Amino acid sequence: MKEFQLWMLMSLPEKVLVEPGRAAWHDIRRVFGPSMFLENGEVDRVALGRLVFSDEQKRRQLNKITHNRIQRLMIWETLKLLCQGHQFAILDMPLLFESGAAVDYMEKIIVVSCEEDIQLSRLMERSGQSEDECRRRIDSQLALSTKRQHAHFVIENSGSRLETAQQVRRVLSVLRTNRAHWRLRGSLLLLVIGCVSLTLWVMWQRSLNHG
Ligand SMILES: CC(C)(COP(=O)(O)OP(=O)(O)OC[C@H]1O[C@@H](n2cnc3c(N)ncnc32)[C@H](O)[C@@H]1O)[C@@H](O)C(=O)NCCC(=O)NCCS
Ligand SMILES: Nc1ncnc2c1ncn2[C@@H]1O[C@H](COP(=O)(O)OP(=O)(O)OP(=O)(O)O)[C@@H](O)[C@H]1O
Repeated sequence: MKEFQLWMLMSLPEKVLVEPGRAAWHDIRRVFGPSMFLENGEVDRVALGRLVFSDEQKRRQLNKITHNRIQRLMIWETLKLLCQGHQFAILDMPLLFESGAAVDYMEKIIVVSCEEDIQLSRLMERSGQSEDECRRRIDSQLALSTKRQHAHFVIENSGSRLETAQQVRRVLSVLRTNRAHWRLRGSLLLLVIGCVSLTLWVMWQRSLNHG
């Protein structure tokens, strides 16, 4: 779905975070050991995935290392998009509900959903992993039926890609009528004016004292 790439910039942060040399990379190496790394220094996602989706304690440790960093990076990336003049950004956050804190800051929540057996078979096909492993990964997240209840929009993706694309287009056309970004821009402007005024006031006071 190349035509939607502009709005889907945000699925990248987690991959960026675990790049060799990053703070999260060092923490993962310290906590999980060198056996979770490939020869080229990258995180072995298959091995780490196997480990964390079969051991809840380990998954919590990984979440502790990554989640706050992912959220900080997403806030930063979103602000950058706002400054570049974009009306909205769509953040790809599979664990939005599970990690909790970010939910209240979302203007709208879109859940892409499909029937459970389709979800399982697509995951098995994509990952090449066994049914058991895929079930464990799915079970480590909230059920789609629960997520759907908390969504402003549900995109039903059990059918063809074309049908999904049509729904995405409909959601985008509704989002384009949303004016919430002006509120955010207004708050940012006030913040900048406040900072500049404070700096000028401090400089003025200093010059009076020195004079
Ligand atoms: C566990 C890792 C190594 C697995 O890598 P892999 O390439 O196999 O999967 P990928 O990153 O593409 O994620 C695929 C899906 O797995 C599920 N998933 C990933 N991490 C988690 C997690 N910590 N808890 C529950 N489900 C998860 C999500 O549905 C996600 O969309 C990787 O996902 C990772 O580093 N996760 C920690 C960061 C994180 O929590 N990411 C989730 C996005 S906020
Ligand atoms: N409508 C569709 N028809 C056929 N295959 C699809 C459809 N939608 C998704 N898929 C396939 O299902 C797999 C999972 O899709 P995708 O990676 O987009 O989902 P996701 O929710 O982002 O997954 P995850 O959160 O696990 O990364 C991919 O292999 C993708 O090609």
